[in-house]
Amino acid sequence: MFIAVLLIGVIICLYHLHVYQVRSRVAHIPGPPCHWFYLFGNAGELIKSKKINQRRLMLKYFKLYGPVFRLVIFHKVLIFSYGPAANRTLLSRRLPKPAAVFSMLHSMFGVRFMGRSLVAETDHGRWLQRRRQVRGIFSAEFANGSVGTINEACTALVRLLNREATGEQRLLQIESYFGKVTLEVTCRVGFGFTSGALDTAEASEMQSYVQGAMEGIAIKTESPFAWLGRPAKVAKVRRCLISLRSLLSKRVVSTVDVGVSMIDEMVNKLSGMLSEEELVDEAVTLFSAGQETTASLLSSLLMELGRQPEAMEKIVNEIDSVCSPDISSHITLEQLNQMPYLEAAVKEALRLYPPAPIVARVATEATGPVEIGGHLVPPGYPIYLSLQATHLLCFKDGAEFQPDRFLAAQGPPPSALVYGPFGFGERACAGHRLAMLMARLTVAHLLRAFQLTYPADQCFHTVQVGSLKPLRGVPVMLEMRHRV
Ligand code: HEM
Repeated sequence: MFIAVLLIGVIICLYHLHVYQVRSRVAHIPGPPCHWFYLFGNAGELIKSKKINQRRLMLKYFKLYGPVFRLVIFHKVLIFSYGPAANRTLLSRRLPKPAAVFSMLHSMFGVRFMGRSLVAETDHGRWLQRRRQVRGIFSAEFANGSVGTINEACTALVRLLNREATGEQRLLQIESYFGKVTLEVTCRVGFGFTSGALDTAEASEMQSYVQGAMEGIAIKTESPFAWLGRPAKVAKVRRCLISLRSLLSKRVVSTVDVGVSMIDEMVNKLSGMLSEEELVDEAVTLFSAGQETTASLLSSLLMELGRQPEAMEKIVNEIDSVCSPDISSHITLEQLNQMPYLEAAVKEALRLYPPAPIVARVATEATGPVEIGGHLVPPGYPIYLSLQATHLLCFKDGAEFQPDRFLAAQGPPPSALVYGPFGFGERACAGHRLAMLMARLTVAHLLRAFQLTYPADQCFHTVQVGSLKPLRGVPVMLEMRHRV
């Protein structure tokens, strides 16, 4: 008994010593004091802030401590940064993604998810080799070649909404319909098959796979113990990931020689370099990376327009002046390019509500410590760069929705060091062109067809469940604008 107690005492002392050492290496970086028991660190503030608003807490710390601050919880140190200096330092030095953070995307609850695909690869050399090979798939030419397919998905969306929502004065959650249209585009452009998601208002099985993956990420990022006590949710996440991988692995092995979709091109370019399992990793990434993020962007924009009647009117007038009122007609790339205000509104929604609001990098022994805002961050400590804080704090009237700031007439576009909803530097989003096209075309089709009425008690809060999106979705009433 005495030996057992002694052993536990020694383990506790050693753990304390380890925590002390880990924290003392970053003690020079400013951050809030620990009010609770030493080991808990800043856990108290974080737990409390969940109920209030984590975004507000982070902005408060940035205003208090400058472009870099640290939080500590047990032996974990979280270093947060924002702004052009952090951005330049973190991305210009080719720092890798931290394995400790990206292991979460590799596998979840014992099931492989994205593995070591483009998004999750932490070895810079391996990543660079692969990204060069697949450059063409993410080119402007490839994205522009998808306009016809995106148009077809958008007209199917309008048809479905017309069936579901008009005529009956009822609120409809448009968020889930955005999930459907982005799923359909991803399946057709990425994999060459239709998802069937736009045939019915019911959530399709494939939609549930993405939802499951997002819920898994949300549980994983909440806390190391969040999965405890949620066996049903964890089982659902596992089921979704297994089904998703099994569906996509069939598609990977049936790839045709002449590429008809992104996955064909990808498999053809990478099959000599990657194993079959790694090709499935890439397929899962292609399937998951763009759907939820683009659907969240659409939801955030439509939520914001609920309190921006002037911006809404400008967008609708622009659509009416460029497009045919025939709701089944396609909107061409040329027409889309004649709608700069619509594009500016999408960019402004991305600025205020970046769907992926934080990216992470880490200094290694090879790169040496990095300096941000006069503070040296030692190797091995993941550094989180807040895209959202950068967008909010580095723009004049940063919290205001002002699409005009992205119009050419207002001057040069914002510096790439302060505006980066698709990330910064060479590891920025590979699918940004496709995402922008999907978002602009979906909004153009939607607002050409329908007049939107928002409930008087509309909620404007956001939440991060996988991606950043409206807390209560976007309930709207739809009325057809033109007789069909
Ligand atoms: C509004 C929609 C989207 C947003 C906000 C978004 C955001 C991002 C961000 C911030 C990153 C960088 C992550 C980092 O630095 O750690 C990223 C990477 C990536 N995204 Fe997106 N994304 C969107 C849509 C898409 C789409 C549609 C696709 C695919 C068709 C896609 C595929 C990728 C890939 C493959 C990467 C990894 C790039 C690399 O490291 O080589 N994304 N995305």
